[in-house]
Amino acid sequence: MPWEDVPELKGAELIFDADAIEQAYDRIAAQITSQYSDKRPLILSVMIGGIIPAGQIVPRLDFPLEMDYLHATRYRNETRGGDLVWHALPTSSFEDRDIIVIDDILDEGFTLVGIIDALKAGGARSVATAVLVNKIHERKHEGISADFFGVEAPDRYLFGAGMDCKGLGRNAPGIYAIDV
Ligand SMILES: O=P(O)(O)OC[C@H]1O[C@H](OP(=O)(O)OP(=O)(O)O)[C@H](O)[C@@H]1O
Ligand SMILES: Nc1nc2[nH]cnc2c(=O)[nH]1
Repeated sequence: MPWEDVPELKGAELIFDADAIEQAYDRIAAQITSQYSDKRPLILSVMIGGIIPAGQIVPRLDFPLEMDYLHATRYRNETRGGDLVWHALPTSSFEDRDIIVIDDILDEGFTLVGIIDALKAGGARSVATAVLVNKIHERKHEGISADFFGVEAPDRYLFGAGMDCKGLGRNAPGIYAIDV
C-alpha cells in the first residue's frame, strides 16, 4: 500500500524520494570519510530514529571505527518536543574519543544539544553531528548546527528514513511531509 494511503498517514506528500535519500547518504559518508578516516571515531546512533541513517551511512565508511548507541528522546510519539529523557547512555568509554553522533533529523536541536553536552561532560575529545535532515526554521536552539547533513527540509512534520508519524513510517525509504 502506498504510504499516502495508510489511514493514519492520509495527506502525506513525498518530498524526497528514495534515490534522493541514497544520494544524501553518499554525500554524508564522503564528507565523514574525508575528515575521519585516520581518527578511529566512535560513532553513536541515536535511538530510535537514528538507527536507519546510521545503518546506511556506517557501511559506506571504509575505515576503522567503533560503533555504539544511545537512546534519548523528547517527542515520544508526539509531534511537539518536550524535555529530553534519557533511556540509555553508550556503554563505551568516550573519554578522549572523537565522536560522531548520527541522527535522522535536526529540528529545534534540543536533542543534539543535550547529547553533545553529556558526551563532552564525559570527556569526549570532539563531538560532531551527522543528520539526514536539517529542518529549516528560526526556532533552533542557540549554537546548534549539524556538521554533516543530507538534505534541508521545510518546516513541516516529516516521516520516513527513520522518522515516525504516530509510530508508523520509519521504514519508508523516502521522506514525506504531513500536516498534523
Ligand atoms: O532537534 P529536535 O527538535 O530536538 O528533534 C530531533 C529529535 O526528534 C526525534 O527523536 P524523538 O524524540 O522523536 O525520538 P525517536 O527517535 O524515538 O523518534 C529525532 O529522531 C531527533 O532525535
Ligand atoms: N518524525 C519526526 N520526528 C521529529 N523530531 C523532530 N522533528 C521531527 C519531525 O519532523 N518528524
